[in-house]
Amino acid sequence: MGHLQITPSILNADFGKLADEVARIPGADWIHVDVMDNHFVPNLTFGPTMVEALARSTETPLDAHLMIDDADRNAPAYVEAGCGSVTFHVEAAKAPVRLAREIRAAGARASMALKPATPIEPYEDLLPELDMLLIMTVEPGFGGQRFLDLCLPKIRRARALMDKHGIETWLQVDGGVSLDTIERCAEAGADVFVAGSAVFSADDPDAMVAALRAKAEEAVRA
Ligand SMILES: O=C(CO)[C@@H](O)[C@H](O)COP(=O)(O)O
Ligand SMILES: [Fe+2]
Repeated sequence: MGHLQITPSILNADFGKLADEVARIPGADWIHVDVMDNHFVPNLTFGPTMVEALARSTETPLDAHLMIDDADRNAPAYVEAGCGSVTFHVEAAKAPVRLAREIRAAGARASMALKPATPIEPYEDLLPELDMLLIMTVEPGFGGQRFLDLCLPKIRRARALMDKHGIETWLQVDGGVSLDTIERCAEAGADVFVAGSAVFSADDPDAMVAALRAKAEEAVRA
């Protein structure tokens, strides 16, 4: 496993001053941008034009999490918009291998997400095509939801499959990650942690990023 990374989600930040919000978390490894289309999930956020403006406003790379239908057609626009990593949902992709290759060829890290009820096993052979696998630990759509412990065995199984294939694919968790839950995720084998409300509801968001990182590192060392 590489070093542990913290990628705060701006879903719970103030959308009226996103550039300022992102400037409050210089310790973040990535900025996680949740793109929602009101079809794949019952919530609507922003599209490539806004993501492109955000990418121009910060030195921190953007980690796009696309919760949108027809990922095959829509995902490449987020590489164009300047995202360093683009995650599509396997439930929304018709040809995930072709799409992952397209994202990589366009110059971004390719990542695939699984909803809580989507198993990892059918996708074992796809793992070498991916730079990162995202295992959702809430139903996608909203920030501030309760962490689903039932996803932990899937994180363990995914890590075991990556070890079996000897690949360096990052394993991201997203949803309900906080000081109370991050250790469980790290112990199970996650190495990239999305945290939205935990970071942006903190008085000092950058201190929370550091605290989350310390907890995860402690769990891995133990
Ligand atoms: O993708 C999503 C929700 O669909 C996440 O990125 C959330 O925005 C994370 O927020 P918290 O659960 O950490 O509050
Ligand atoms: Fe997300």
